[in-house]
Amino acid sequence: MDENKLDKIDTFYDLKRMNGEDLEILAKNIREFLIEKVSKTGGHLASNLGVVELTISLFKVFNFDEDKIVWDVGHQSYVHKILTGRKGDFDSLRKFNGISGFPKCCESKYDFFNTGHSSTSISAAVGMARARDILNEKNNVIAVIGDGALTGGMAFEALNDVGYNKTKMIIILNDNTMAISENVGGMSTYLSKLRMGTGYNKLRSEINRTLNQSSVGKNLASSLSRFKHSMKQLVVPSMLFEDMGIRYFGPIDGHNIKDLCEVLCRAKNVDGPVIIHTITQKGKGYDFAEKNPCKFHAVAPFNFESGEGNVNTANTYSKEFGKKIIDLAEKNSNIVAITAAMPDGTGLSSFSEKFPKRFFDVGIAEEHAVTLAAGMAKAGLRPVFAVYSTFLQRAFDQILHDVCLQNVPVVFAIDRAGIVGEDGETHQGIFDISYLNLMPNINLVAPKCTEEVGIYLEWALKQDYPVAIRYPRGGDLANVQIEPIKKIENKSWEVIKKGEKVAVIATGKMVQHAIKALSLVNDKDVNPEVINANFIKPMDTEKIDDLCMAGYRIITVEDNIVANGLGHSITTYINQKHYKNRIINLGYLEKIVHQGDVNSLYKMHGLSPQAIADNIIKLYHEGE
Ligand SMILES: Cc1ncc(C[n+]2csc(CCOP(=O)(O)OP(=O)(O)O)c2C)c(N)n1
Ligand SMILES: CC(=O)[C@@H](O)[C@H](O)COP(=O)(O)O
Ligand SMILES: [Mg+2]
Repeated sequence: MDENKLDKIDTFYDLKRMNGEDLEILAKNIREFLIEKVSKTGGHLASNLGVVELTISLFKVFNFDEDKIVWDVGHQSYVHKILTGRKGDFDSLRKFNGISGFPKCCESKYDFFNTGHSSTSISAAVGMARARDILNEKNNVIAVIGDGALTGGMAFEALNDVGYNKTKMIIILNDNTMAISENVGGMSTYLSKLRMGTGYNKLRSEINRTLNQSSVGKNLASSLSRFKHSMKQLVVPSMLFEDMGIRYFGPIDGHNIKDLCEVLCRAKNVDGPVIIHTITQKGKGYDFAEKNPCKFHAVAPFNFESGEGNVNTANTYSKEFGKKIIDLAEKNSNIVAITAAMPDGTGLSSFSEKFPKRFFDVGIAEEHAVTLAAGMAKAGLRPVFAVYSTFLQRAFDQILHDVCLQNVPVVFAIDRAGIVGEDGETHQGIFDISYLNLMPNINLVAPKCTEEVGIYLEWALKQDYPVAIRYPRGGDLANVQIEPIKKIENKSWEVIKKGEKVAVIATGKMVQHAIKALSLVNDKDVNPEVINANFIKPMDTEKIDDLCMAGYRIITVEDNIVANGLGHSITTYINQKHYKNRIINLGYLEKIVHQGDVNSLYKMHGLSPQAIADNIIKLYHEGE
């Protein structure tokens, strides 16, 4: 028995030759490797610890030189990465130019489909299965989806299609009763009833084993198996998946490699869609993560022995939002809060404890959350939907069709607006200004510092039209003197510092970058004006007129793509009014901003204080 099995594994080919106890040792080694590496880099630990045996079994049974697998969300694909030749790259996990925390086709031929946003795996896998059938190929296609991701509407749309059309594919439902927090919803309740059906499965195996010992018994067993379905219907409350046309296998212990391999082999031979319901434990094998899977869902680097990370006492935009919404809800009983499976990340956990009846976690269902909010607002409530910028993209049509066109006063608290860093391109919140700019009626505002979140929230909840408040991940820049706005009187932009010749118009946290840029140009004989575009929509066109007529050269700064962003709106306005002022738009020119730490990304994309300072100096002296 070799205790260092993982050292001998470079790809899954080595695993194919292993059996029984060796595979258990491999699982143990992979867990130790994951805990050690993620404690240094940070990342999605708990979900990966939960799928170690499942991933090993998949590689044992299938041949991924031909077969294809899609990992839903993809945050649990680390074991897959280890077994497909990327073990040596784990020191670079989620770093710039390093391996991604999600499947990436550009990284390995074994990553068949990029994921990051939830509930896409079944649709993508059905697509691959249909392509296989039309192209007369023979490979297996597998989607691995968590119980949390199964709450997303797209997953149901795909199940509806695959069951009806009888497409041959395997869906593995990895049920650990958790999304990031405790999983919610009717489907989650249904899955727990299925889990209780384990007793039924055990009973059935016992009966079969006993009866198969004699020939009379064998006949009885075969008759019994014909009644299997009806018997199961009696014991297990209902067979939703089977009734939809999808064969259901389970529940299976997702940490038992032997059972998993057996069921995967059976599923391989079914000529139609199969769902294998595996029960796993999130955080398995690392005591701290087992006890607190939510904390270890996505972690910053931590101490491997104590399970503790650096305690971050700094205020964040999310914390500030969480505090302020409670204050406001205490005064106004019509205020309700909605989250799509992100109560902790958005800062709503305390609200949920304080106002359980006014808090709605709808699961990973951003589209539903938006229309739900619209319905609530129409019927007299003041809903606030707190959501990450990147996930709100899901609900483009609901924002337009159900909220903006009808001018319904829903408040969107858009967290993680701007780059988020290590999660990379699927999670950067750099599109919301651009897509909300298109929409009628909605106002879009951005606090320039954490302290201002509450001021805009309070203001938003007084308006009779939709308002979106966008703010970034984390907190304020260190060592930047910033004076929070006192009150929002009208929608005019805030002049942070009067100056001449060059005006920097920044929005949100970029105002802090602009202020820092001032300290970098202090001794350069320049005196720029700095303006806070707190209202991205509507813009303060009077201020733009004043600046243009006074001959200012303008630099716009936003943590968003340039296309259809704040800078583009200002440029369009200037062109329409036939002003001839010089203008530079700073923002993301490429629409893919890769993973990395945020400060390096700001530098790389020209949004660091230094980059703003360089542009100020350039424009100041232009034409001299
Ligand atoms: C559209 C969308 N909304 C929200 C998220 C954030 N998110 C990432 S993982 C996750 C929970 C997923 O739970 P589950 O599928 O059960 O996987 P587990 O972590 O339990 O393995 C959520 C809400 C996301 N990735 N995509
Ligand atoms: C996989 C996923 O979508 C989430 O786990 C996300 O990575 C969380 O991001 P935060 O760490 O910013 O809350
Ligand atoms: Mg789960």
